[in-house]
Amino acid sequence: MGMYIFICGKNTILRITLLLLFLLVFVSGCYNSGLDFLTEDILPALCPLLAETTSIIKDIFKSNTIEDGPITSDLLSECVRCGREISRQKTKRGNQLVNSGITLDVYPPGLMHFFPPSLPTDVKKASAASQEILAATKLMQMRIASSGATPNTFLSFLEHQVIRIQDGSSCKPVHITCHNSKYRSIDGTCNNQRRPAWGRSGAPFTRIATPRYADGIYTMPVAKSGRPLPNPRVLSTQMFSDQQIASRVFNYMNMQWGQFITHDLMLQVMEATDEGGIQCCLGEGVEVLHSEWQNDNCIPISVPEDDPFHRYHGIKCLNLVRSVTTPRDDCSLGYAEQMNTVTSYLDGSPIYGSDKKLASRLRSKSGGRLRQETRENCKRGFLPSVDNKSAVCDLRNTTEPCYLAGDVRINQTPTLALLQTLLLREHNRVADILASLNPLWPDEKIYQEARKIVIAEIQHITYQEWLPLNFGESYYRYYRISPSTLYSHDYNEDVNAGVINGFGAGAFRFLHSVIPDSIMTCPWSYHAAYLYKLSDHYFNPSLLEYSSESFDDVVRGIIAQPCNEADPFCTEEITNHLFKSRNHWGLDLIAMDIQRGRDHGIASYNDYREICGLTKATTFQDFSGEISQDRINALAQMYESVDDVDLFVGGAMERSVHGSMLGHTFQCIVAEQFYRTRIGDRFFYDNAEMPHSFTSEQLQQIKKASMARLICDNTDRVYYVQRRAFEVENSFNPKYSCDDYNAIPYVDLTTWRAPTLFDL
Ligand code: HEM
Ligand SMILES: [Ca+2]
Repeated sequence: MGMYIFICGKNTILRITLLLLFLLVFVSGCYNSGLDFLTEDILPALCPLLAETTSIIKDIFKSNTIEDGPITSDLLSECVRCGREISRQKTKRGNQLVNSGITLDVYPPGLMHFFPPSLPTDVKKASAASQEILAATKLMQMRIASSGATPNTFLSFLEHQVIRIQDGSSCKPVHITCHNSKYRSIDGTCNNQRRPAWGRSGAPFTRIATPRYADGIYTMPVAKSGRPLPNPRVLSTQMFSDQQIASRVFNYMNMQWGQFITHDLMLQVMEATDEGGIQCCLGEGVEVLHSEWQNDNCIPISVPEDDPFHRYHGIKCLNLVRSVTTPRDDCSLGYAEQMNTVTSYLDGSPIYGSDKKLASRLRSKSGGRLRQETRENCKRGFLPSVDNKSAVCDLRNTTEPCYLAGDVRINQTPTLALLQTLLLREHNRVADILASLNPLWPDEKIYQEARKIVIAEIQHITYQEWLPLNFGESYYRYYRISPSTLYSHDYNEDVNAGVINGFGAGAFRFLHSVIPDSIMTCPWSYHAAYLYKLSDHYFNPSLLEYSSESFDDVVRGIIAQPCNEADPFCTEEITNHLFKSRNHWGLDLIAMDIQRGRDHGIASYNDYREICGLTKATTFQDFSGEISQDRINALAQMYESVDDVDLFVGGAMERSVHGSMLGHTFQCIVAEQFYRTRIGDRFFYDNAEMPHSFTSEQLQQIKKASMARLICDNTDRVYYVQRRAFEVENSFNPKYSCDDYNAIPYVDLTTWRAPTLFDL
């Protein structure tokens, strides 16, 4: 027997058997993303032993070990076994939903490509293990709460007492053996020799604040009152409207470098089922799916009836899915941590890859070079093509380019692909020079040395050029960089260079506000400029290859074009048209930033104020030292309590501190991150007295690297660049000829000539 349900848009007809419907109704009442479903009613079915445990747990703090306290190993293993069962049921249900027709197929390619259709095996395994542990934590919390203690009692207990899961779980504690290598590993392991798992791809994001999950473990946060937090789409339209104010200083390349280093430091991925990507909306977004048909990982953004934009398109739901979580390295019980699927070190991972298999695919295996493709009438190479173009790009036909690089986001915008192409060319340029200086060096040696040089250049440009420009010269001292000395001695193996969750799912995303609405191109003659709307070019980098001149035209354009001011105004290209493809509407990046912060349990703005040395507010007026009156009023209108304000929203409202584009709270988080990224990296380029350190002659050369030189050396016909290439051209920052090595110094690699034949 079957039943038909009509889902609007794209002639989608869902055929769901009554049996399945029954199952969904039964199960979905139980399964919500936060495990709230674990009511006593269903426990007996899934976990008989646990449900029968009725002994009253009086004072868990009296126990020092699992064995001598009320948390017996029997209770633990039952929670683990049951948590595993629950996690399996969730997976099964997710697959069934997709098989019954709740898929992403209704979307145009741009939107579809954003939601992963599947997860790599290791990510999937870690996610499943982490879901088991979260369910086990929740079960134990419930057992303890049933004895009269508050849910927080157990969580504070966990802060003092580590409960590790040993048997019966799919989680295996991370053990990594290191071999002494002169070079960074591809996956970031063994950078820290005492804690080899720190900063690796697949590591959990780190935290500097206790998360604000509603249940302390994994459920989406709610307001202090218990009511829902303000709708992220409403916050986006009300507080981040489109009023483009062009920067008078920074150019588009400055924004582009920011996105590139973001991609180097982090990638959070959304959950998927074994059968395909997760759809949380009805049809193309006409409604939020009824909870009975929602995957447990759904966190769709609902759009109100009176939305200033979507009401004209009948859109009431923007799809969004929870990020993959991962167990702690020791498999201990506790709240959810999200997974960073790339290396946290600033190590060129978007160019080289974050896993060995991809890294190897990207190499040409000769002369230390990376694979590149040639194009007629272009001297320099282009990124290699991806195998299955239509699976990752939004092309009109397959003759259009779609690239492969070390990072999956490579085709997101043409300008991201452009910057990565410049860096690919830089690697091959350096490799060729090294090969000619050292004709006996094998491929591996040239690859590793060229990679080391390119990473050093990226670190130098980021720390000496980009960070001080954007966040103020006084921040030199925070990053512990001294422009006047050659080496530094700051490496500290107690510092974890892992990415702080509040940085990735909060502070650094504020720079989404600087994204301009278009990409400018500028021909060789400089006689004209053309503007291309960003939203017409998501997932399609062909703008770089319209003709053999195009690549250089875009370079000239984006170093001339200003980006937007860092302020709470954002272009509709990202708030209404993100990844829109052939549709008239798209996703909302700002609403997504807010929802993502909640998904990751990012502590509130008020908590971060306190961490960053400001007074914790008790009234909205207490924000007045950092936030202007009209913005305080707007916050007070949107939020019930000062403690409810999301980090992303509160931080964005702050006035910027002197010399920086950020307010006090974001500045503090960003400074802390870049401090850790530098101090916690054993291979940081200017570290002294390490077996792998550059010689002083080499380091002197590396320190000549600049954005301007990177452009000069890796374009065919860009002959003039302003010396400070992250800033627009003006009388204080005029263009210089690339041949003028005084104005735009050249990194001379002759000191890499090996002194003896034996130094291979
Ligand atoms: C055209 C330019 C850009 C576009 C289209 C874009 C788009 C996106 C998208 C779609 C996400 C994932 C959202 C989610 O699922 O939660 C994201 C994440 C992020 N973006 Fe951007 N972005 C751009 C530029 C930037 C810039 C300039 C910065 C900072 C300098 C930045 C910082 C971040 C950060 C920190 C994340 C979180 C990354 C992660 O953990 O995976 N983005 N961006
Ligand atoms: Ca990295």
